[in-house]
Amino acid sequence: MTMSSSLLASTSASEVIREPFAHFVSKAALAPDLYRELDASFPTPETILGGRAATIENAAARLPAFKVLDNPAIAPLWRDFFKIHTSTVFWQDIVRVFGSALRETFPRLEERVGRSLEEFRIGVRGAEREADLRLECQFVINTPGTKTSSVKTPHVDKRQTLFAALYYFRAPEDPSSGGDLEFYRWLREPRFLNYRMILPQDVAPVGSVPYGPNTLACFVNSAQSVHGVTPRGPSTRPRRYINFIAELPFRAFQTRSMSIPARLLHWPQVRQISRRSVGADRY
Ligand SMILES: O=C(O)CCC(=O)C(=O)O
Ligand SMILES: [Fe+2]
Repeated sequence: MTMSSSLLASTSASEVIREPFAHFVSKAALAPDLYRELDASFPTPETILGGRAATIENAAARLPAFKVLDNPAIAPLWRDFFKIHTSTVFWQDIVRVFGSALRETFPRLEERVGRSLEEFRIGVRGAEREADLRLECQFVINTPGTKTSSVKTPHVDKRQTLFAALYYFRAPEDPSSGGDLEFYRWLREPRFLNYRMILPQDVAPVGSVPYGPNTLACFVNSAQSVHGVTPRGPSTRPRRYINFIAELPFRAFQTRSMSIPARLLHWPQVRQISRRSVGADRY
């Protein structure tokens, strides 16, 4: 099988949900036979870990596009998938579907770049070429664990990230519970720890996307785009997904940091915040 169009090829702008921030979810993102072939050739944890020790439980390990595109250890169908999703083909679909939400969220962006969204010059994240916007497509696993934990509590993605998507590849024989993506709304003026982590009591859940097979969740990233992963029970299998990122060379938005006294005041809640990662992945 080959792949010639992006995951958003048959999605229209009218399918975008605007509250609490622009997003789109599909529980049948690709045709079943194409999904099955991708599922069957998803790289092994050893390939994604690339020699790093998975000593941390339920932690993210990533294999980014620049290490995949010309990698003979990765199935050709997967390399096609990565090629499309780091190219203008995917960006044009993102603009067609999310263009009006992107313009509403970042009203001065096109002026700052000096080009309309459709004209942005696209590069692969981690490659050298000059670009207005870099696209990342990466394999991610969360390592198995013996205890219940959340791999990432409520946060927004990096301030350079305009758009992000997660495409879940839950194995049919994975019996673990949780690990769902949750969307939140702010209960107050946004305030952040370390630029993007959030106190659990500052936000309320508004909906979730199950960690399921062939399940895609996309969103425009801003200070409003609060999301996290629900606690996942003990597991013997990795949690598997593809992470897509559209990244600017500058910050698209600002995040107000919590003051040090407020941090001290909320210390017990600060301790509930987690962001588990294997090694020094840059993402
Ligand atoms: O693990 C997930 O499903 C989402 C992770 C996430 O939001 C992130 O890494 O920024
Ligand atoms: Fe995130």
